[in-house]
Amino acid sequence: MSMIAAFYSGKSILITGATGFLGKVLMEKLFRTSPDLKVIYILMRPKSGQTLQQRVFQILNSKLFEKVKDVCPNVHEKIRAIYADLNQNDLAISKEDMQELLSCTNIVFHCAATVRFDDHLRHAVQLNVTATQQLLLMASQMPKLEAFIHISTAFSNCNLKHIDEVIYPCPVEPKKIIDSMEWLDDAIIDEITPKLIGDRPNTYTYTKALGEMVVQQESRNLNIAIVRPSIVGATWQEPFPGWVDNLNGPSGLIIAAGKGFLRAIRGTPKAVADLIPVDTVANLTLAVGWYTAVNRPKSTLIYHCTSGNFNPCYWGKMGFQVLAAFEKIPFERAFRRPYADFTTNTITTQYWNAVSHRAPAIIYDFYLRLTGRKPRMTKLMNRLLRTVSMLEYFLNRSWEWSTYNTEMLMSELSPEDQRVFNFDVRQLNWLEYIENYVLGVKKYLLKEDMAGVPKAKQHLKRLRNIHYLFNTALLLIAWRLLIARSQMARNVWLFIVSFCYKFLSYFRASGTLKV
Ligand SMILES: CCCCCCCCCCCCCCCCCCCCCCCC(=O)SCCNC(=O)CCNC(=O)[C@H](O)C(C)(C)COP(=O)(O)OP(=O)(O)OC[C@H]1O[C@@H](n2cnc3c(N)ncnc32)[C@H](O)[C@@H]1OP(=O)(O)O
Ligand SMILES: NC(=O)C1=CN([C@@H]2O[C@H](COP(=O)(O)OP(=O)(O)OC[C@H]3O[C@@H](n4cnc5c(N)ncnc54)[C@H](OP(=O)(O)O)[C@@H]3O)[C@@H](O)[C@H]2O)C=CC1
Repeated sequence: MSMIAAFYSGKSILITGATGFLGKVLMEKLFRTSPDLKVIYILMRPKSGQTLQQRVFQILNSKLFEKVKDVCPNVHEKIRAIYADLNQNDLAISKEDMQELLSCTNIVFHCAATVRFDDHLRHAVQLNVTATQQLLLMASQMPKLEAFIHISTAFSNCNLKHIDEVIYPCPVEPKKIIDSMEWLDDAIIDEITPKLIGDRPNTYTYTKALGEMVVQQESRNLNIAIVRPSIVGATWQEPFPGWVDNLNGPSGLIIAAGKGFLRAIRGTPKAVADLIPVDTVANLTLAVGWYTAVNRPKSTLIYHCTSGNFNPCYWGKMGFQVLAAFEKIPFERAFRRPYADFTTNTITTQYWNAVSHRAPAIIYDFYLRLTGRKPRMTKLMNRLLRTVSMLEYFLNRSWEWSTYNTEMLMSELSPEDQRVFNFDVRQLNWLEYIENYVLGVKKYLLKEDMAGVPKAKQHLKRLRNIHYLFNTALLLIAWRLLIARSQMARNVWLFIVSFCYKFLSYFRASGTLKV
């Protein structure tokens, strides 16, 4: 019997960010392994014209939750959607809901965040710092609370090379930052943002670091732990391999490469690609919840959920495996044949951006205009290049994360728990994982069927022939121009022609002699 699964039975659990990538997988696993849990409160907001109930309905009816319905047929009765907006200072939770949350909650998993790299500092602070502070305040008023688990990121201290399982202070106190966001106007915030984030690459990593400081400062006598995942990718094993539902991290780039838009990317092939499957993060988080509640460690423990020091994969190898997967699992209606390479310096990157990204987009838009359609490729390409430029920071560096607490936790689990809540990435086979990832991207993001693979392969063959034809035509035109302008080229051309002529004459003559 799994001790962790038994621990969550009968519990009232509060999850923020349950509609997000990690939140959904966490909730799915909880229901599947502890169907007897009492209730999961999810703090959520209406979105895209959908009410809370419609959003919950959509999640429960998704492929991800198929297995849950077998083990926990009354799952819909065990989810209590509570209106909350983390953008509001008081989280906008109604009095009655707040009362229920405060009096019933046993465990909190705080996953909600803005994960956009380019978010305005004011919004990022509100979501990743102030909302965390508010939740901690709520937690401090929960008499039945056994553990509060805060999800941060392994990159919150990406300005360091070696990162321990400790909280590193930022120069300016989070309280001062929160206060200043209230009275500074946007223009001034824009001006001071680069100074505040310092040597971090974006507002996301900076505000996640501030969020950790808030956790440390506001922990009072709470039983808190922090989980720091690296780059969260598709599921490895559970509930099935390859599930993914957003474009963050590698997923968007896999699409861009598979559709033939992305042909070169500034990245260091030998840098560690610290990807971690989302189900591994969910398993570790649930194990941390159990351990924190049962053992009540004296201080706030931080758990790195990373792959690099257990089972490193490198960007070069990963890129190669992604490209190999496209051979078996091509995407439909590709713009160009999938081929991409890592470039290591800015000049070659600019060259490839011009030749392999912008030029084909311009040519295609010209073709669209000629055929009376609206040009769109240049705009799309510019957006892609902007996205890529924001991810480059993470493709050109390696980090070392110490994992003492994570290893300690692994050793504390029973063999059954190590199996059911597996977070041992040493067992992960990258080749298999990447292939399932690409397949998952095709199925769940692009909504493409495997039945379309033969047609997709045919389309790629056509693109290859167009590519050869185009290159041959280009070569001939270039040569013709060169001959027209340079005596030397003309001499070379004459030499080649006369050499070929002599060669042919020789064969014709020797052929005649033989006869
Ligand atoms: C032999 C060698 C071969 C080489 C082969 C190469 C193969 C390629 C595959 C290899 C994989 C490489 C993967 C590298 C990934 C590195 C990721 C590093 C991430 C570090 C994470 C730190 C960990 C965390 O804690 S953060 C969580 C992760 N967060 C994110 O990833 C957020 C990133 N996204 C953003 O911040 C924004 O979306 C932004 C700024 C990128 C774009 O904002 P913008 O306002 O311009 O647009 P959006 O409205 O958001 O979207 C516009 C458009 O772009 C699509 N899109 C969004 N995100 C991505 C993305 N990550 N990749 C690609 N496309 C994306 C979005 O859907 C929109 O499309 P529309 O069609 O216009 O709707
Ligand atoms: N993805 C990754 O690569 C990594 C993620 N992490 C961390 O993991 C956690 C989960 O990330 P992930 O699942 O990928 O992120 P997602 O963007 O998929 O999910 C974010 C969640 O936060 C919720 N949220 C955002 N704004 C608000 C708001 N104003 N009010 C209420 N809820 C809100 C979203 O709700 P809604 O659906 O309404 O928008 C969503 O449920 C985050 O803390 C992130 O920092 C750490 C490392 C890597």
